[in-house]
Amino acid sequence: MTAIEARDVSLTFQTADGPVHALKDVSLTIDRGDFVSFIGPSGCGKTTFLRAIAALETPTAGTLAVAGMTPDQARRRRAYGYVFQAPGLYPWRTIAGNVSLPLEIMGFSRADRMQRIARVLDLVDLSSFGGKYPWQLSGGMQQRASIARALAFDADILLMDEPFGALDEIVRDRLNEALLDLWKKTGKTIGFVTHSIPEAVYLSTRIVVMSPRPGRITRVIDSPLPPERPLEIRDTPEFIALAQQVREGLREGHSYD
Ligand SMILES: Nc1ncnc2c1ncn2[C@@H]1O[C@H](COP(=O)(O)OP(=O)(O)OP(=O)(O)O)[C@@H](O)[C@H]1O
Repeated sequence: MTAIEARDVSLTFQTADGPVHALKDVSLTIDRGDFVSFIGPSGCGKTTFLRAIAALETPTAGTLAVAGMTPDQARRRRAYGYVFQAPGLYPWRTIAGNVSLPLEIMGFSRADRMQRIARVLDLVDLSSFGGKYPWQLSGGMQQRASIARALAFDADILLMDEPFGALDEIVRDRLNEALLDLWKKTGKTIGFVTHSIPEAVYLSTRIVVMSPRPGRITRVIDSPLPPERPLEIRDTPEFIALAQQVREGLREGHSYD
């Protein structure tokens, strides 16, 4: 079953300095349950592609289907959760209150909200922090809370734009493990933007390598790694070979510059 389908998607921004071809003829099929990472140098269109899937940008050409709908329909039906680079939690609401917000907007009953909040806070290991305010939590915990907020209404698709980019490596390792665990438990389809080769290789079932000017896909690499991935997998020959393939893909893209 297909979760996301992009066919010849192009997106050009008109700017004062002329057109910027953020995406050019991007075609990609993401199956349900896939964990797909987008990697590439700054400006290759990773964020633009994710935003187009989420109906936050409109392609200039081509078609996009999200859960069998147009991105706009998928947005209105809340077919995906979106996690931004910064946690973006409201400081005047508790963690539970922040997670509750989309549910309130969507009109869930109080009892249903309470149940969902408890479930997702448990999934991201923040059960005892629901009553705290964002500023009482570390950066990593805040990012976990923002993931809980995106999971609260239980969409099948989770779109994540470099959610761990601002965190130190130790915290990032822990969150990568937690995210992989969550993905296995929930079976969600995940689209994940990153700059980090090890992060992409560790997390993904497929790695999409992109390159800039114009933004396009240069390689799609299927991971041969098993779903069980202790952090030590990063020292195995299979992991290192896969990272090498991604690095080559990135280099290939650059040769067009
Ligand atoms: N709203 C906008 N208006 C004009 N140009 C834009 C806009 N958004 C993005 N761009 C341009 O489109 C190109 C792709 O940007 P995008 O943010 O998608 O890249 P990216 O791969 O996510 O980069 P990064 O890794 O730095 O976040 C860049 O050249 C960027 O300057």
